[in-house]
Amino acid sequence: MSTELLRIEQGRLSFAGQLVLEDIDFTLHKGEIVTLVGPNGSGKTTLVRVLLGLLQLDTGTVWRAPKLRIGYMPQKLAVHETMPLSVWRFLRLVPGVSLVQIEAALTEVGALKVLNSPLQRISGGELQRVLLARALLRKPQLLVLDEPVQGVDVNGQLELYSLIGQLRERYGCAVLMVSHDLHLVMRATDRVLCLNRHVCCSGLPEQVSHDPAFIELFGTQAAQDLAVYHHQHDHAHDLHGCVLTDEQHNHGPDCNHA
Ligand SMILES: Nc1ncnc2c1ncn2[C@@H]1O[C@H](COP(=O)(O)OP(=O)(O)OP(=O)(O)O)[C@@H](O)[C@H]1O
Repeated sequence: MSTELLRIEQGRLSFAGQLVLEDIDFTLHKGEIVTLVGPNGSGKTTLVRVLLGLLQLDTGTVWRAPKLRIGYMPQKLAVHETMPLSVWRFLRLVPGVSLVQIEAALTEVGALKVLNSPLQRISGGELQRVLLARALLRKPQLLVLDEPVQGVDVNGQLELYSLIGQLRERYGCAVLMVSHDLHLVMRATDRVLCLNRHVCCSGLPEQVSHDPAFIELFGTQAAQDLAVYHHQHDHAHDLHGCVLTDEQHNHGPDCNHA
């Protein structure tokens, strides 16, 4: 049985004649955590929106596993200041959810106390947790998180990344996230995809940290941050970061070795 959830091949996209994505090849597998990194404007959010089917490629193909359930946590949420919307009313907008499920999801992300608060009045960190709860209410096979810890203080960031790892273990879902926090996020990721319009490099955090393309983009300090963390696995990866089910190494689209 295939473990593939998402695949993009030879993805290319322009906005008003400006090339934003080119030659994008990437496959996401069940249960893995992949982090997209890259400078501002390098196409990370655009790639996420393409993978979610919210934007169409100019050329290339996107494939999603049939009936794939995706929980998406966007980078921004635009709610008008004057709109009377409590957290629980906001979460009730997810089709078919009950109050009990909403309470359970908020408990899971540590934000039950804001259940009845106005959405516009909760703190940045609380809002991130509420958005994560909303993504979980979809019972996702894939969580897509666009800068999940923005506006969250450092302790809160550590907690959120750790929570994301726990959610993967508990639900067996894959996680695709965009992040600028190389220092923190690398503890929580299996594979890094470094994007700058095209895929500059990809692989395990340790491998990417030594890649000249990564060092050129982010500098040596970022490379050290990335290399610092070694997380524990109960499984092995191949050179692309894919989980190995046997001793065989299978060449993939990101392969740049013999
Ligand atoms: N709908 C759009 N119309 C025109 N240009 C767009 C549109 N969406 C994104 N862009 C441009 O595409 C480029 C990539 O944007 P994108 O938001 O994907 O970058 P990003 O890597 O997510 O950046 P950041 O790290 O700052 O969030 C940018 O130059 C942006 O201005």
